[in-house]
Amino acid sequence: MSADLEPVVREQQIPPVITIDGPSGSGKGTIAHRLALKLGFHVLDSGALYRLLALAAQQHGVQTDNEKGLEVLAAYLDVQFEDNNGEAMLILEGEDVTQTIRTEEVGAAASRIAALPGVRAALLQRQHAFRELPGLVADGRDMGTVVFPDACLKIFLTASAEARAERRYKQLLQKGFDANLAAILEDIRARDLRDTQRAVAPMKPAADAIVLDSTALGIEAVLQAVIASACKTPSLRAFWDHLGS
Ligand SMILES: Nc1ncnc2c1ncn2[C@@H]1O[C@H](COP(=O)(O)OP(=O)(O)OP(=O)(O)O)[C@@H](O)[C@H]1O
Ligand SMILES: Nc1ccn([C@H]2C[C@H](O)[C@@H](COP(=O)(O)O)O2)c(=O)n1
Repeated sequence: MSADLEPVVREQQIPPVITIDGPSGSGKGTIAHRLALKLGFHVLDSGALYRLLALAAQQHGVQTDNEKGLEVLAAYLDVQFEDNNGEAMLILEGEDVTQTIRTEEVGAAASRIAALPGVRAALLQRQHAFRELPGLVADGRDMGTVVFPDACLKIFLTASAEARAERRYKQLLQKGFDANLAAILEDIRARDLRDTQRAVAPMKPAADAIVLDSTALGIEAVLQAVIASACKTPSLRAFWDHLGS
C-alpha cells in the first residue's frame, strides 16, 4: 500500500467489500482480479474453496453426498492461497493444485457438494476471514446474498450459456487441452441448473445488485462498466479520488 493511501485506509472502520456473483464463465474471476488490482484490494475466489474441498474429498475417498464427512473435511481443510507473481497459487495439504482444481470434473463435484447446507456453513467463516483492509473483491454465487450482504457494491455478471461455453472452449484450447464445445455447453447448463435450483444459497442476484450482461461485451468494456458503478459508490469514493490524483 502506498504511504499516501494510508489515511484513506485508516478512515475505513470495516473493510469495504465489492461482490461479483454470476454463473460459470461469466467472467467474474477475471473482473474481480482486474478490479482488485486497480484498488489494491484483496481477492476472494470463493469457487476455489468449493473446488478445493471437492478435490480433498476425492483424495480422501469422501463421497459427494456424505454431508457429515464433508463438513469435517471442510473444518480441517489445509489450504493456502499464495501469491505467485500476481497469480493465485492454491496449495492443498502442501501440494500445488492450482491447475488440478480447474477441470470440469472438479467443477461439477464442487457444484454438487455446494448444494449441501452443512458444507456451505462450514466454509462461511473461511470466506469472512478474507475481509481485511484495505478492502475485498469477492466472487462467487452467493457473495452478495449470503456471505457479504452488507457489501457496498454488488454486481451480478451474466452472459448466455453459449457465449460462456465458447469462452471456456477457447480458454482450454489456449492452455493446450483438448476440448469439445457441445460437451462444455452441456456441462455449463447442468451446472447452472444445479447452482440456481438448490435450496440453500442458490445463485441469484441480490435485490440491490447491478445486473450486467456481458454476452456482447469484451473484458475491458465490462471492467469499465464495473468501475463506473464503483465510482458512484460513496464508501469507495476516497479510493477512486486517490487513484485519480
Ligand atoms: N467479457 C468477456 N468477453 C470474452 N471473454 C471473456 C469475458 N470475460 C471473461 N472472458 C474469458 O472467459 C474465460 C472465463 O472467465 P472467468 O474465469 O473469469 O469466468 P468465471 O465466471 O470466473 O468462471 P468460473 O465461475 O467457472 O470460475 C476466461 O478465458 C476469460 O478470459
Ligand atoms: N460462492 C460460491 C462459489 C462457488 N460455488 C460452487 C458452485 C460452482 O458450480 C462451483 C465452482 O465454482 P467456480 O469456481 O466455477 O466459480 O462451486 C458456490 O456454490 N458458491
